[in-house]
Amino acid sequence: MNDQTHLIVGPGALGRLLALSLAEVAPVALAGRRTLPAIQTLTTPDGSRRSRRVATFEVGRLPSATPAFVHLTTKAYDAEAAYAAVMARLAGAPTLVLWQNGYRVQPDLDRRHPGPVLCASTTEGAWLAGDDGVVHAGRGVTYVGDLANRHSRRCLELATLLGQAGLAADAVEDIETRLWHKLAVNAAINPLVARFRIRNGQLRDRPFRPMVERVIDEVARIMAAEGISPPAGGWDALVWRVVAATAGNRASMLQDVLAGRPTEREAILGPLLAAARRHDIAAPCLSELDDSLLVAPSQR
Ligand SMILES: NC(=O)C1=CN([C@@H]2O[C@H](COP(=O)(O)OP(=O)(O)OC[C@H]3O[C@@H](n4cnc5c(N)ncnc54)[C@H](OP(=O)(O)O)[C@@H]3O)[C@@H](O)[C@H]2O)C=CC1
Ligand SMILES: CC(C)(CO)C(=O)C(=O)O
Repeated sequence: MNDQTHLIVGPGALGRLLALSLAEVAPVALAGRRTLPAIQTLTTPDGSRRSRRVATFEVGRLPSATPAFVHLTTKAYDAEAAYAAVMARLAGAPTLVLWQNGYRVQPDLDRRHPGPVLCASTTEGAWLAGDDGVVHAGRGVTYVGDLANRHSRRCLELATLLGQAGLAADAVEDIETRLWHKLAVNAAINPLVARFRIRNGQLRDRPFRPMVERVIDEVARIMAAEGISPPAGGWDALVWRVVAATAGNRASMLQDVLAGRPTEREAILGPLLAAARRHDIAAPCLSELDDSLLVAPSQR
């Protein structure tokens, strides 16, 4: 590892997609809670397979050299612990890139990290194929920005590198708005499909459609109170466009529930419910969905 390295912490679906893509254009190291095979295989969206050797570490055994970038690619609920473990090992203050969905990790780590903090919001789709592989299921776009627009050059540098690595990316000056827009989509889709164990496209049918519409109403009121500008065409159009584009998907939260894993409930519904409380806005649908996700997997 050296001062050019991209250290990726959280060797899951997104982390391995990032590692195997970036490894084509930059030095990369991958760090997790356990050792993974050094030879990793990426299956591309057109079905071709590409294997390559990647430097893999356990976080607790990382060398102390400061990498150029630390990409945090854990789930939101693991991000704090992973950040603390990694920073306990590294000297210096690398650029930190937060890839989590939701809006919980970003403001907290932006305050705490001594170096630049960038946020990435991506619509790439990836899933794991065992300990030594990842499937790049669908191409998307990644937006890179920092919350106070103090690191525009660093954002541009990263977006350019991601583009060279085959992952379409843009540096943007409104990353906070984009994160909230994605959060709105996730709040309207994920908890409902997880609760009723349906594919995204079924939300267009009864009895689910009116439920989505009620969630969108609550989200729109909360966003307006928070001063988050609506997407062009409005919240409804954004949500239904994503539902149509991902109709056959089992959303990430449904996959988590089916596998008995924790969900990203707190990172997605948490900021909305906190904002609703701050502005004294009733949010009965979001609260009920949040409660339904709190129930232990065996009781669902
Ligand atoms: N997958 C996708 O297509 C997309 C994902 N995202 C977002 O990206 C984030 C990551 O998602 P995804 O890759 O799917 O999640 P995964 O569950 O596949 O990967 C998370 C990884 O983080 C590791 N991890 C957890 N805690 C630590 C720790 N303390 N130190 C090091 N590694 C740790 C896990 O290791 P272990 O194996 O030990 O549990 C796992 O390998 C989420 O916020 C998700 O919403 C956004 C867009 C698309
Ligand atoms: C957009 C959506 C809902 C696609 O399934 C997603 O981001 C997820 O599954 O978390």
